Parts: sequence; structure tokens; C-alpha cells
Amino acid sequence: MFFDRPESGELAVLVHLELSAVDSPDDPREFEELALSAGADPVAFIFGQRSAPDPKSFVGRGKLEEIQGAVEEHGAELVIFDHSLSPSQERNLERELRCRVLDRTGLILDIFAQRARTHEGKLQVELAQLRHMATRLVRGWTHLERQKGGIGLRGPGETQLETDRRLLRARIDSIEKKLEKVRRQREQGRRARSRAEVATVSLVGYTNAGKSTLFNRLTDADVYVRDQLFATLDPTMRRVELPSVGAMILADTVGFVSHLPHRLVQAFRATLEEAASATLLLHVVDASAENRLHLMEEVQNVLAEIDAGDLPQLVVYNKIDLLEDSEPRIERDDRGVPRAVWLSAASGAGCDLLIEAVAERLGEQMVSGLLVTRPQQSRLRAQLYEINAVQDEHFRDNGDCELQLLLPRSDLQRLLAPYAGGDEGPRWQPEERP
Ligand SMILES: Nc1nc2c(ncn2[C@@H]2O[C@H](COP(=O)(O)OP(=O)(O)OP(=O)(O)O)[C@@H](O)[C@H]2O)c(=O)[nH]1
Ligand SMILES: [Mg+2]
Repeated sequence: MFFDRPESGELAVLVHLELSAVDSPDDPREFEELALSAGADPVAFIFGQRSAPDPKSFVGRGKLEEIQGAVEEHGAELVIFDHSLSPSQERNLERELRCRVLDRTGLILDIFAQRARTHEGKLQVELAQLRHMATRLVRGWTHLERQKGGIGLRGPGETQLETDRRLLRARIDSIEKKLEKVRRQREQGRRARSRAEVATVSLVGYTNAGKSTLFNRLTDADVYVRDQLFATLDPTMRRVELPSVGAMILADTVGFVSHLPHRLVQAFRATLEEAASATLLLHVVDASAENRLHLMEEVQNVLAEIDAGDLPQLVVYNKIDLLEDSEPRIERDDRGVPRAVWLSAASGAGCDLLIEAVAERLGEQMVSGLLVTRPQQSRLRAQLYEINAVQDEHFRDNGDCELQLLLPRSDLQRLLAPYAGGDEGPRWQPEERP
């Protein structure tokens, strides 16, 4: 793995413990990548084992001295723990080590802060950071602001602290209001798409799996692709025309990472709602990753957490160019329905198969709703009866006909296509998905 080495990164000591009593991150390499992604320059990596974290300082006395030694030897400015630290543990460690201490949540937040590009993304990151800070507000907030990146551990007086708390609260409230507004706009956009019966297909998956590369390949867009964690933070959407199914919206989303702190998942809910409301999820997997099964499980966990666990999924095994003897192919279940596609987003091999599989999966999906047709559209009514799509019908006094329909999405799009754009066409009102 080749991550961009920061030119003048903060010198950091990394600490990763194996804890038998706590479910903790198990891939130290990923931790190092996260630290590099944040712009740190790791100078020492300290490992250890404990049955349970020390309540006061997370690590024991001996380990603390070892960390202290590394900090002094390398002149490190920062110690990063691959764990969640309680506010008091973080404080105690800073006091003992006399240098800044960051935990896994703080580290990920820092990366998010650097990557957010849209207005909404920035607001979300700031909100998550402020909330993270609020639990740690003992040294004071403005004080932390001032000494960003520096060393300095003495806390402000009581009054300063109270002011900080109030400022923090006000800032959180104001961001929450702004986010609420963005959220409502999104919701409106989703409704409009749903009315138009356009399917939304969301790319989800572990960070660095190749979602953005695939997105660009399928849309000719130019989304930021980097060999770094969390290259994409904001959802990006594009309209794509599919043969036989018609239009769909393709969405690229933030990558997942294991042990993504719960609070962070909450913070990115709005963004991830885009995924949660998708018609179909494309779960992109780096097929060349040794621990890909484990990573897939982690992704499923996050999906469940954002209520997207039950959405239809098509697995995309990406990067097959890195595998020996792997050909692009569609994998089908016993009923012949596409379940997975093996491809290379980078070379483009197998991307046609993916489009084919997506078209099949979307085409077989059933939609229901109410269609109102004009008297002169009796041919359309007859066509709907021919394919057994009509469940109920009702004539209005003006001669319009209300048809209650249940039919495959592809049939609906095909039959309504000739009327698209006109004012006199049939009106379609889909039923809300449960
Ligand atoms: N060899 C190979 N590399 C690929 C392929 N697809 C993507 N990559 C590389 O994998 C890295 C990550 O790609 P991205 O598309 O940024 O991954 P992502 O899933 O969007 O990552 P995040 O936005 O961080 O979640 C980049 O260096 C890509 O060039 C592929 O098919 N083969
Ligand atoms: Mg991306």
C-alpha cells in the first residue's frame, strides 16, 4: 500500500493493544494507514496486550513508560491510540506523556474534516467534532482551538470553561438547524425521483474498495479517486441511462471502516440516508484483500445500523486484475438472479456485465401505485391489462381512469416512456415503500 506521505506530518507515536476483554480493532496496518491519511508521520509503533484497559490511563505503568520513551526519543508531538479513550483517560495520558493524545474517533474525525467538500459534509464533520469535544470539555474549547497542533495542557479557569460550554452549545444548535434544512431539501429530491420512478443505485462498501473508480467508470464523471482512506466523504449523484431499464441515479458514498464509532455513524446518517433509500445497493468489495470476508461483515453491520440491511444488494468483487486467474463474470443464485459480479473498475473489464446485472435486478423489481389515465389513453389501459398489471380500477366522472397497478419496474418504464415530457400524459403516483 502506498499512501501519500505527508511532507511535514506531525511526528506521531502509534499505540495498538490487543485486549481480550474488549472488542477492539484488529488490523494494525489499517490503523497505520488511517494515521497516514490524517497526515501524521508515524515514528514508532507500540504494541501491547492486556486483558482489559486500565480505567485511569488505558495502558499500564510499564507500557506508559515505553510510550514516554518513544515520545522523547523521536521528539513526537502526538500519541495516537487505536482505541476509544474516555475523556478522563485521554486527559490523564496527556498529563503523563506531556504531549497531545488522540483516540481512534478523534483520528477518523480529523480525516473527515480534511476530506469534506460540500456544505453538508463540512457541517456534519463539524457537528461530530463539536460533540466529541463536548464530552472532553474540561480543558476548554477555545483553548483547544488556539493550541491546535501544539502542546499545552493546563486548563482554563472555571469561568472560561462555562463560557466555552455555552459557546459550544450555541454552535451545535446552529449547525443542527442548518443540517435540518439540507436534510429537508434532500428529502424533496428523493420524493421527486421516486415520483418519476427512477431507481437509485448506491455504491457502498469498505473504504478504498474502489467505489469512486467504479462510479467514474460508469458515469464518465471525475470524482476524486485516491489510494487513501475516506477519499470520498460527500455523496455524489449522477444520472445514468441503462439499456432496457431506462434511467437510474447512481450514488457514490462515504466508505466504511471497522469500529467506526457509533457517534460517527449517527453524524453521517443524513449522507448515508441516500444509501438507505436506494432501490438497489452495489456492495463494492476489494476482491484482492485477504480479509475481505471480514470487511464485508463490517459493511453489513454499518448497513444494518442505518436501516439499510434489508435492501436488495448486488455484490461487486472489484480489482480482479490483482487476482490470478480471475475472469469477469456474473454469479447467479439458484433462481438465476444475479448475486455478484466480478470485475475491474480500473481496467473496465466486466463493467458491461455489471450494467447487465443491474438492469436485470432492477427490471425484475416490482413496483406498485396508482396510475391515472385520460380517456384517449385507452390503449395504455389495454396494454396494462394484457400484462396483468391491474389490480383494481375506478372511473372518475370526467372520464379519467384510476388504475391500481403492480408490475415490474421495467414494464412500467417501458409503457410510460412514450408519454414522457408531455402534460397530457398519464399521472403515476407510486406507493411509498414500507
Ligand atoms: N488494481 C486495481 N486498483 C483499483 C481498482 N479499482 C480501484 N482501484 C484503486 O483503489 C484505490 C481506491 O479507489 P477509490 O475508487 O478511491 O476507492 P473508494 O472505495 O471510493 O474509497 P473511499 O472513497 O476512500 O471510500 C485507488 O488507488 C484506485 O486506483 C481495480 O479494479 N484494480
Ligand atoms: Mg471514494
